[in-house]
Amino acid sequence: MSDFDNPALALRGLSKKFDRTVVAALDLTVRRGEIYALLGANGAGKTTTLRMATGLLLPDAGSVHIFGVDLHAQPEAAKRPLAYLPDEPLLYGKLTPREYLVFMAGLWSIPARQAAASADELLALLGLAPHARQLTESFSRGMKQKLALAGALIHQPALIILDEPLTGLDAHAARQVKDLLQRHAAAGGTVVMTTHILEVAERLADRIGILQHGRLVGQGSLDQLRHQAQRHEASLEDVFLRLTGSADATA
Ligand SMILES: Nc1ncnc2c1ncn2[C@@H]1O[C@H](COP(=O)(O)OP(=O)(O)OP(=O)(O)O)[C@@H](O)[C@H]1O
Repeated sequence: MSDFDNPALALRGLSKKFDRTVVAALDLTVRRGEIYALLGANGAGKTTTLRMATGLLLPDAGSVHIFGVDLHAQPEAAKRPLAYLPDEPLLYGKLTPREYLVFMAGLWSIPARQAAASADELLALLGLAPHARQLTESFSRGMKQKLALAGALIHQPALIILDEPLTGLDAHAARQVKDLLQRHAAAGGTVVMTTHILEVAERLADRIGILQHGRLVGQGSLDQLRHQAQRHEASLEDVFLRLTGSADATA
């Protein structure tokens, strides 16, 4: 297999137990250039899966490969093309957004001039340019969330993994974030995200994985999921409810 054939993310037999099994021998493959949305009810194991996929949490068993590189055998090399946006990202309140982005770029050794240009472009795309001189401590939650996304994208990661990037954003901000993620994928980047917003998965994702009790109970395009659920005209909500059973089916 050549490097190019390796998927962006390959999880094999990934398992994690806390007081109960949260992720259960999960196999999941995300292809290069796709937007993959992971859905699941509260507690289904989405965040735990992402934390293991990014090396923040050690699995009890199983492997993670990022573009073919084993995350546990070669953590630095595996994480180089990766960015992770947690659901509650940390920012530096005493920096302006532009300073924050230039700082983040510096961590990736991006030359100063290129960093400044990328920072300005991202701030404009996310509607933050008018606030470029404000300290981020004065930002609203949504503005902070957008800035954190810009920080994750500043080094043009080949794979970006995002935990609930759209939760709490108003319609305008959500559109800016969706557009930016689509732009990233159109330029060849791979996007893996969790979301509770089914409309987001339906419109944005090339493939959707439905997680329940740490296992994939459905995966594919919306049409493929409809087929799996034997609901040919159904909405994603109907498919989700069908595949997860109704009792704990709030996404
Ligand atoms: N560090 C931890 N210690 C103990 N239990 C944990 C820990 N992290 C997660 N859990 C438990 O694992 C289960 C899955 O949590 P996880 O955050 O992965 O779910 P999720 O699908 O992301 O849920 P949500 O949609 O609510 O964010 C939950 O029952 C949670 O309480």
